[in-house]
Amino acid sequence: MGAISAEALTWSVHRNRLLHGVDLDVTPGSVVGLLGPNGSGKTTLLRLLAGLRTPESGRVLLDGRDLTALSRGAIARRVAVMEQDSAATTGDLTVRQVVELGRIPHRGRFGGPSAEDPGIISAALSRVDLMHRSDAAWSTLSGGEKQRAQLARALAQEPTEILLDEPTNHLDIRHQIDLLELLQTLGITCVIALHDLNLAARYCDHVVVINGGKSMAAGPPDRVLTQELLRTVYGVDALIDRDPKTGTPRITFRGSIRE
Ligand SMILES: Nc1ncnc2c1ncn2[C@@H]1O[C@H](COP(=O)(O)OP(=O)(O)OP(=O)(O)O)[C@@H](O)[C@H]1O
Repeated sequence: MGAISAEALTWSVHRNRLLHGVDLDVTPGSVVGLLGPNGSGKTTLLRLLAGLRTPESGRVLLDGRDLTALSRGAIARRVAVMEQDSAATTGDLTVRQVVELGRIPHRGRFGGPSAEDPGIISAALSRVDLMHRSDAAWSTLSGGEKQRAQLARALAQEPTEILLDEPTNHLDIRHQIDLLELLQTLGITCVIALHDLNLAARYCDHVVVINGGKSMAAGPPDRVLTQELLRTVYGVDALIDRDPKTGTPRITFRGSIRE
């Protein structure tokens, strides 16, 4: 089971500080929601966690080892990333070929597919309900199907950590629920940037709220998602009660607050 954490991460662009000393403490195997308004720094944080950016200061630890000490290949065999709209880069490939890209980190320098690859790829396609589209050209997929195929590619990587940037934004409600339930059952560490606070409350074990590049609150959703926090961070008035069936917080938005 993967252990990923971050200590005092800062990152800037053109002297503009986008992250101000963010800590992230993730229980291995848990589903962690990264929440926060547009432009708060969620994608920036995910890129640092994935090793796609090097922190200006602070560090990301994978099983206690600094990410900067690990090779790109070693990270890719552990950590899968599902970025926002990364689907645009996959040209004329079929869906199956896109999912197969997830196997590359496990191949040797000159190695081709292993005997296990076809089964792993088929299992990943089935898990996201896309087996029937496996031979379709990538360009013919809908936005939501592309998103599910990108998840299948990440699963085919057989990661111990998976980082997802708004993985539900193109999905219909059933596939949103399916995706989050699937992540819960994987038993691997998942860090997900999410905008839907009710989905976060229902499916995340732990949430971290980022605002202006700072971590404002972290903990179980029922402790973190308070009326006061939603007012301060998002500028919305919300009623919070409990889902009678699951006991998780249920948020009803009543309007934005203009002060
Ligand atoms: N390469 C860059 N150059 C300049 N500014 C950047 C760069 N990358 C991010 N930013 C800025 O940093 C801030 C944080 O961006 P980031 O994409 O991390 O936010 P986010 O929380 O993921 O937002 P959203 O919810 O809208 O996806 C934004 O104000 C963004 O404009």
